[in-house]
Amino acid sequence: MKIEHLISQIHQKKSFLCVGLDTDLDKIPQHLLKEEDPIFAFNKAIIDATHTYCVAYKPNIAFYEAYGLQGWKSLERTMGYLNEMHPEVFTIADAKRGDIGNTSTRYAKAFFETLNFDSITIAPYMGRDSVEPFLDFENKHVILLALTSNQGAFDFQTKKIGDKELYKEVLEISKTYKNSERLMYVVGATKATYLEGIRKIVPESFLLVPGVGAQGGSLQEVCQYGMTQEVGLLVNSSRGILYASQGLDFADVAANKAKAIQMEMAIELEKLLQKS
Ligand SMILES: O=c1ccn([C@@H]2O[C@H](COP(=O)(O)O)[C@@H](O)[C@H]2O)c(=O)[nH]1
Repeated sequence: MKIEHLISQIHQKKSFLCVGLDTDLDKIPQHLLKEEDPIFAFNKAIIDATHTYCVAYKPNIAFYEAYGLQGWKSLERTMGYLNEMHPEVFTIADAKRGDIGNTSTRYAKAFFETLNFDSITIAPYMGRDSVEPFLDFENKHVILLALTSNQGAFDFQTKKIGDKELYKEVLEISKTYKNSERLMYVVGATKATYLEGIRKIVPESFLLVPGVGAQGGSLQEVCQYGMTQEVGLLVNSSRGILYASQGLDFADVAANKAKAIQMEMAIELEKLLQKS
C-alpha cells in the first residue's frame, strides 16, 4: 500500500487505530471453540465489528505460530479475508524478523508475497544487510523496532554508545539504508515523552505505537509528542479491544472499545486541522 493511501484512510475514518489480532484460544469466547477454525471465526467477527473504526490490523505472528500448521492456516485465512473484504486497511505482520541477507529475503517473500502483508516489524540488531532485503519491495513497509514499550527496553535501547542512545543510532543509521523511505518505526506508548526527541531525528516517518490500553500508555501524550502534519502515527491496541468481553457479545463490546478510541483520535485529528 502507498503511504498516501494510508493517510487518506486516516482522514476518511478519522482514526489512526491499529487493532492487534493477538488471538489466544485461552481467551476467546468458549462458544467459538466448537467452530472448525476458532481463530479465524474470532478474527472475522472482530474485523467485521471494528473495521469502520480502524485503519490497520496487526496480527502478532507468535499467536498463530503457537498453534502450528493450524495457526498458520488461520493466519492465511485472516489475511485472505482482509485482502478480499477490506483491501483499504493497512496490514502489519508483527513478526520481529531479521537475519543474514539471503534469509531475510525469504522472510520478506513469506510475509510480503505469500501472505500479502503491507508491512512487517523487524529487529534492527543484525544491521543494514539484514534490513535492506525487506526494503526491496515496492509499496511494502518495514517497521523497525526503535524504542519498545516493555521495561526491558532500558537494558539496551536507551544505553549510550559514545554520546548517543542506541535507539537514536537505530533511527539515524537506518535513514541511510537503501529505500529508507519505506521505513517506519516502533515506539512504545509507554515511552511517549521520548517521542519529542525521536521526532527531531525522524520528523516525518510513520510510527507504530503499541502500549495503550493493557500496557497503560496514554493516547493524548503520544499525540502531543509524536503527531506530525501528516499524522504519522498508528496506535495499536490488542487485548484492550479483543478481550473486553468473553461472552456472546464479544464483537459488539470490541466494537464499542474501538469506537471509543476512534472518537478520542477524531478529537486529536481535529486539533491538528485547527493548527494547520
Ligand atoms: O514495543 C512493542 C512492540 C510490539 N508490541 C506488540 O504489540 C501488541 C500490544 O498488545 P496489547 O495487548 O495492546 O498490550 C502485542 O502484540 C505486542 O507483542 C508491544 O506491545 N510493544
